Amino acid sequence: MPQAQRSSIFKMLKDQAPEDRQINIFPGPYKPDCTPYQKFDFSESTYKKCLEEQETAGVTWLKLCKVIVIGDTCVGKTCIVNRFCRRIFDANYKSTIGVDFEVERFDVLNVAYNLQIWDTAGQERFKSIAQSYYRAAHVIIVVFDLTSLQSLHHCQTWLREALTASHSMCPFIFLVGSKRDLLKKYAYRNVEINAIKVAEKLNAEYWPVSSKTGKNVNNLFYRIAALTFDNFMRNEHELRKASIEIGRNLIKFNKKSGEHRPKKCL
Ligand SMILES: Nc1nc2c(ncn2[C@@H]2O[C@H](COP(=O)(O)OP(=O)(O)OP(=O)(O)O)[C@@H](O)[C@H]2O)c(=O)[nH]1
Ligand SMILES: [Mg+2]
Repeated sequence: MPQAQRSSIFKMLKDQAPEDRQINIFPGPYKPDCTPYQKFDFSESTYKKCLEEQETAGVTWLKLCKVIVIGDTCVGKTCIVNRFCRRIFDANYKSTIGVDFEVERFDVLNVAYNLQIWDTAGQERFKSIAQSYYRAAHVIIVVFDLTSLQSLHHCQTWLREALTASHSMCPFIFLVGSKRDLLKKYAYRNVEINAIKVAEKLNAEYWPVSSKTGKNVNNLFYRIAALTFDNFMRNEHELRKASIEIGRNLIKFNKKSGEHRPKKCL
C-alpha cells in the first residue's frame, strides 16, 4: 500500500483529532448573504445523536465525507488543499496529473469525522481521468482565480460537468475565489460583486481565500466539515427513529395477529 494511503488511514484511526481539527461551535459562512445554507448551529437531532454515540461509546460506522476540488488549471486548487492539509505554500507551479487525495480527521462535537479531499487536475488532457473520481461527492468546491475573470466565467461549466459525472444527490456547493493576497481592497470589491452573482446562480456558498497567507482557508474547511457532519448525523438520527417506528408497528401487527415471535424458517 502506498505511503500516502497508509498515513491517511492511520490519521482516520487515531483516537483524537488535533486541537485545530476539533469543532464544537458551528462555523459561520464568509458572509451571511453569500450562502444558500442558512445554517448557524447544529440541529437538535445532531446534538442528540452525538450524545448517544458518546454514551454508548460503541463501534460506529466510519464517517467519511467526499469533497472534490475542481476548476481551471493554475487557479490554485492544489495550493488550497496543501495549505489546509499540510500547512504549506509552494509558489512554484506543478500541475496535478489526474487526481490526488488527502484525508483530514476532525472531531465534531467529540465525534470522529473525516473529510476525504480530492484535488483534481484542471488541464483539459486530464479531464476524463479526473471526472471518473467525481462519483458520489458530498461536496463540490469550484475554484476560480480572483485575478482572472475568465476562470470565474468557466465555473458554471465545471459545476455542470461535475453534477453530471458525480450522480450526487444535492451535494453542498462552494464557489471559492483564490489568491486573495494579489488584490488590493478596492480591486477586490469589484471582483466580489461579480463572484457573488455567480455564486447565487450556482446556488453555492462563496469564499475568498489566500493559500499564500492562509486567509479563510481553515474557516472554509471547518464550515464544510460542520455543514456535512450536521447533515449526516441528522439523517442518521431520522433513520434510526424511522426504524424504531417500523419495529414498533411490526410488534403491534404481530400481537394483533397473535404472532409474538417470528416463525422459524422451514
Ligand atoms: N500569490 C498567490 N499565488 C497562489 C495562490 N494560490 C496558488 N498560487 C500560485 O498559483 C499557481 C498555481 O497553483 P496550483 O495550486 O498548482 O494550481 P492548480 O489549480 O492546482 O493547477 P492544476 O493542477 O494544473 O489544475 C502556483 O504557482 C501557485 O504558487 C495564492 O493564494 N496566492
Ligand atoms: Mg493542482
